[in-house]
Amino acid sequence: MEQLEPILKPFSLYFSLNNGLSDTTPSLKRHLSKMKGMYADDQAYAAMTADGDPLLYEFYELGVPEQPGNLAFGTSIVYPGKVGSEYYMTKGHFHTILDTAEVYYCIGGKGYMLMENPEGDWTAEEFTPGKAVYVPGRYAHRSINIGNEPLITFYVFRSDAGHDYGSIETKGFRKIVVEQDGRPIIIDNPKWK
Ligand SMILES: O=P(O)(O)OC[C@H]1O[C@H](O)[C@H](O)[C@@H](O)[C@@H]1O
Ligand SMILES: [Fe+2]
Repeated sequence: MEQLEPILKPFSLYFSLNNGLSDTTPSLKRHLSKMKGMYADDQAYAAMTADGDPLLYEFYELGVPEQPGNLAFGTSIVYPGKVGSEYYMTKGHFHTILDTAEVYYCIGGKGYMLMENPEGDWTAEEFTPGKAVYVPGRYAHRSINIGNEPLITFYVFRSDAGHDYGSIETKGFRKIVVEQDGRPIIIDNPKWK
C-alpha cells in the first residue's frame, strides 16, 4: 500500500530558559499602541504612547497547520511595567472554538493568568517558575506580569482553536490587576459593562 506523506515532519525548536526567546525563529511583538482602550487609565495610556511605544510582550506563532489533531506551541514573554497602576498584560482572548483548552508552563518571572468564562466565573492563577496553569475550554485568558522581570511562559493549544478578541477588546475582562501600596490587587474593571 502506498504510504501517504505526513503533512508535518517531526521537528524541534530551541527556546531560551533565560529570556524565553528562540534564536532561529522571529517572534510577534505587541507594543502599547496595539492596546488602545484596553487599560483602565486612558490618560496614562495616552501619555505613555506620546512618549514612545514600549514593547509589552512578544510570542511565537510557528504556523503549525490549523487542524484539530495538531498543536500550536511556543513561548510568550510579557515584560515588566505598568500603564498607570495596571500591570503590563496580554490582550487576552477566547478561543474561536470556545471549548478548546490551553496549557501554560511558567519558566520565569511572576504573574497571573486571569481567566473568565461567558457565564461570569472568573479566577486568577498565579504564575511562578515551575507552575503549569490549565486554561479550560470556554475561558478567556490573559497573562499579567506582576514582577520586575519578564514573565516567560510556554504554551500549547489545539492549533485550529483560533483567537476571538471581539468581546475582550470592547468590554475587557471583569477584573483588572493593579498595584496598590507596592502590591498587586485584583479589582473590578471600571470599564466592564
Ligand atoms: O493573543 P494575545 O491575547 O495578545 O496573547 C498573545 C499570545 O499569547 C500566548 O502565547 C498564546 O498562546 C497565543 O495564542 C497568543 O496569541
Ligand atoms: Fe489561547
